[in-house]
Amino acid sequence: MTKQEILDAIHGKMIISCQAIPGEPLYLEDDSVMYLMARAAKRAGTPAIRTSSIRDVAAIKKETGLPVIGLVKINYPGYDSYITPTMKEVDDLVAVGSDVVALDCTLRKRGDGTTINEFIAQIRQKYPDIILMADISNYEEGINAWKCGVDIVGTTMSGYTDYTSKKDEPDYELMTRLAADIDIPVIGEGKIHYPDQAVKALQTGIWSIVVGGAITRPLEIAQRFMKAIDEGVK
Ligand SMILES: CC(=O)N[C@H](C=O)[C@@H](O)[C@H](O)[C@H](O)COP(=O)(O)O
Repeated sequence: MTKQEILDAIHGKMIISCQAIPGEPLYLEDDSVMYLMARAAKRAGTPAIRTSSIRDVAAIKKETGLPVIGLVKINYPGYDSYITPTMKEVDDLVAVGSDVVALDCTLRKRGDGTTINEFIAQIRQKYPDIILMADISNYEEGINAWKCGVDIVGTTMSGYTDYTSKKDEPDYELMTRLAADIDIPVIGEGKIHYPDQAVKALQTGIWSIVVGGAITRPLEIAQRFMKAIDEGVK
């Protein structure tokens, strides 16, 4: 699919994130079940899947035929960012055919001493035509990524940097401001736990949303029930 076809397909819709990393109940060392989550997501009507790891990008593309937003979560010494932090992960995602490459575009420390602006420029030089999604945590980072020439800005990291507020709900204000001020698609992502929040997020004027754990992380879903019951029965 072309960039425009992918953007048109996700417009006004919910992308479902299917992810499990080591330590999570659905993570298997030698195999992956995320393609089954993606099967369910496709049946529900999602136009695209977001996933982490090379093996899951490959398996989910094969299973669903849907466009995939791929990322690789990896921790390197000296890097605060862990979503596609270096060119190695970009190379691997391009090689496996990830339709969109998502990367951390916060302004935090990068272990190789480059700024995020330099890293984006290096990616653009090597792969002029790939579709880049910038995962940012605040307005300044969203504007910066847009000016650096990414294709999509996502609010993914809001609440996950030590300078953003840790509320357990979507960052509607960030979505509203970015949607108003930049002329590329903004994806609202992070802490959309309930259908009414998904609707409210889309009403901020953003292009699309990503919902992950509320659909594809059974431990998170079960804990939400447990907490509500504990608090309600007190
Ligand atoms: C902060 C971070 O590492 N976020 C990751 C990014 O891909 C995923 O773990 C999230 O599940 C995804 O952003 C969707 O968010 P939520 O699961 O809240 O719907």
